[in-house]
Amino acid sequence: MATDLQVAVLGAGSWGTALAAASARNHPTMLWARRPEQARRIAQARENASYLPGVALPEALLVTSGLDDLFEHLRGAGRSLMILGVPVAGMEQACREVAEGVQRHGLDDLAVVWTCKGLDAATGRLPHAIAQEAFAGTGIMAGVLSGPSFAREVAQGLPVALTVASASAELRGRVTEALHGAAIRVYGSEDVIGVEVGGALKNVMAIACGIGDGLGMGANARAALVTRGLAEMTRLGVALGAQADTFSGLTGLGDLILTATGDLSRNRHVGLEIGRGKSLDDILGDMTQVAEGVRCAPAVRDLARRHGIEMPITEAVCAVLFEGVSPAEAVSRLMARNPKEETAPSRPGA
Ligand SMILES: NC(=O)C1=CN([C@@H]2O[C@H](COP(=O)(O)OP(=O)(O)OC[C@H]3O[C@@H](n4cnc5c(N)ncnc54)[C@H](O)[C@@H]3O)[C@@H](O)[C@H]2O)C=CC1
Ligand SMILES: O=C(CO)COP(=O)(O)O
Repeated sequence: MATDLQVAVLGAGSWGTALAAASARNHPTMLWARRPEQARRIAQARENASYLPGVALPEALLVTSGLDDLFEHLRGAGRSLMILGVPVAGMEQACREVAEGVQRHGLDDLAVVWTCKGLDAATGRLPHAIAQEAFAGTGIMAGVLSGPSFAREVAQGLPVALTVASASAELRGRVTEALHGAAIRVYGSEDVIGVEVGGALKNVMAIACGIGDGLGMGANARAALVTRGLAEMTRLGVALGAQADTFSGLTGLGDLILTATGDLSRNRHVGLEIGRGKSLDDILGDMTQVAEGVRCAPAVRDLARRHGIEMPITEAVCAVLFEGVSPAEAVSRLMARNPKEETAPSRPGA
């Protein structure tokens, strides 16, 4: 392999594994799984049977459960890239482990990109704020990778377009070099906040669309939820410092369309089952993979309230998931809202 870029992927769930497989086709790549048994099984079978059953992983992909192996893999590389494949709940711990590993192994030029789509459930912080705190003083370059991308399709080599956002052009270049190729297009952006808000909120909107479809509300209702959902995403994003244009791109509208309408979506699945009358506990109990929108919805609602931003669809999703409001009642409440101009500002006094 004629490359001086070496790649490490922390987290062997469906997305971490899919990205590791894509990177391993062009660059020396090591995937870290938390459980030794899981790492052994992936390495032997060349398949991640728990998360991506039936998808063959490249022979060149290295697999470990030793965090130090991951840093040793990167040490001595001309340029190095770490991809975090953990959900937002694991972001703080992962960033701390990376910061400690960088110091322990004397890495001085690491780029780290996270892929989680959500907000910290307790504080409402976006992932970049979690990373900023953990990476302070380490010299690590940081950024986010997002966009409409079901892991299974990417792992199968089907075409996809992603966006990497970072203030660091060097990081954007490394991520592009690691993944851009025959089946993956990588676009760059400097709007970290916009990309993160889009990724987090599209999951909440996908739950809403799933609920609507589960209730049999029809295609008109789905289109209305996608469009008004995008308006909510954009309003909150702009209030937090994002560029409005980002929300009509891959990480906004693109990912919203995919997740709200694609049957591979875990968030849409949660909504569908709720709409069909199943309880949230039963739905989550049957799932082995994360549906980020569930924990994210109340954090988004609280953040929006703090900023005085109206987010009726998010409020409705929270009411159905956590306040015992029936899906039908939540729809009635949404429909009973006062008429307004489509592009009217939704912040008191704005
Ligand atoms: N699966 C997909 O199609 C895509 C997922 N994403 C995002 O990537 C992130 C990861 O998602 P998936 O790989 O799909 O999830 P997953 O449920 O398939 O796997 C999550 C992985 O993280 C580990 N993990 C779970 N909780 C953790 C915690 N608290 N601390 C540390 N590690 C933990 C699990 O052991 C597992 O290896 C999510 O934020 C998701 O929204 C982004 C794009 C596509
Ligand atoms: O983020 C995703 C697609 O871009 C995956 O969506 P789900 O988490 O709903 O499966």
